[in-house]
Amino acid sequence: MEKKNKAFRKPIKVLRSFCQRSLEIMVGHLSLIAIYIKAVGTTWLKALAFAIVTRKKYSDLSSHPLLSTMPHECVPFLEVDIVNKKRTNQTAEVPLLATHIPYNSLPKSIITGGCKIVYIFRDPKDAFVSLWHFASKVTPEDATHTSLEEALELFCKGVSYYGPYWDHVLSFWKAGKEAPQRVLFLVYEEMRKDPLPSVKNLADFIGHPFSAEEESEGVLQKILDLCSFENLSNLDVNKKGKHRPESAVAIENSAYFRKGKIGDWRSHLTPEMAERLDQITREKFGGTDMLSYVSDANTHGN
Ligand SMILES: Nc1ncnc2c1ncn2[C@@H]1O[C@H](COP(=O)(O)OS(=O)(=O)O)[C@@H](OP(=O)(O)O)[C@H]1O
Repeated sequence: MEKKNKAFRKPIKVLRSFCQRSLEIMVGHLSLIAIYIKAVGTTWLKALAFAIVTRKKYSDLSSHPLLSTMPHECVPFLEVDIVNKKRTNQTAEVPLLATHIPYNSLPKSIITGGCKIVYIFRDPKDAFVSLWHFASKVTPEDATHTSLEEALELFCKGVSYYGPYWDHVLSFWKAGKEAPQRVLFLVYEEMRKDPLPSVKNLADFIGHPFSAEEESEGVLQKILDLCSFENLSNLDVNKKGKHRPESAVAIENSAYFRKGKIGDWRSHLTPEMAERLDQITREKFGGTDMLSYVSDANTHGN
């Protein structure tokens, strides 16, 4: 028996190293869009990255896939779509994947294999409010709905699928500071105010820079318009369609497009609730440049 095991060991070792090598070759040309669970601008970032890398193929914007396919169908999630083997050939044509996994738990090959990582961050108050609306919308009618107060309690305690929001953000922020050539850190609020510089930066970072000719022909601006909240949220596919329609947890596409507004938390959170979130933000993000993007976090408290 022992002899037999030994005979098998060598081919298994060769196979394992072959798989590891193939994965590394694959991740070398991949860009990974990394996000917390929800509510930070993933749908927008997926649309932009997809439109950037496929712009030569879909130069005729009148028949662009984003007009008839919701962005989450264009860029699969590693731990949902790829693990379920629904889109294994996606990476050859569109070298983009998305993930919710925190930086320190990413597969080693992603960290060491030359994969570019793009992270998007949003003010925790708006992220929380957006997340709560999304969760309320996708909770079945007959299930118990979580109140805003209960949800805040859980969010502040870090009780969520991929861990506390602040720690998730910090893991990628630190990685970006250590290796800016590998991790790009985007800010939803900055992009909402003026998307052009961030989107140009995104295209450079993922290896699909806009040429001067493309810029003068307005290609970048056309992509911004195509992926804008106003355009995407008004498309039939995003008003009436469903995401993963074949699955038991099919979600209305409209749930991914609510207001897209900076500071909408002011209409939902009491000053005490906002201060509770800001206090954690100050504790966790103190000494980082992220604090400057969080409205009021610097002005409340001490
Ligand atoms: N194109 C575009 N531009 C700007 N903002 C957009 C866009 N698409 C979606 N949104 C807003 O992003 C919020 C949803 O975040 P996510 O896309 O990360 O959610 S999800 O993970 O896909 O569920 C959610 O924010 P709130 O409106 O504040 O809830 C969406 O409205």
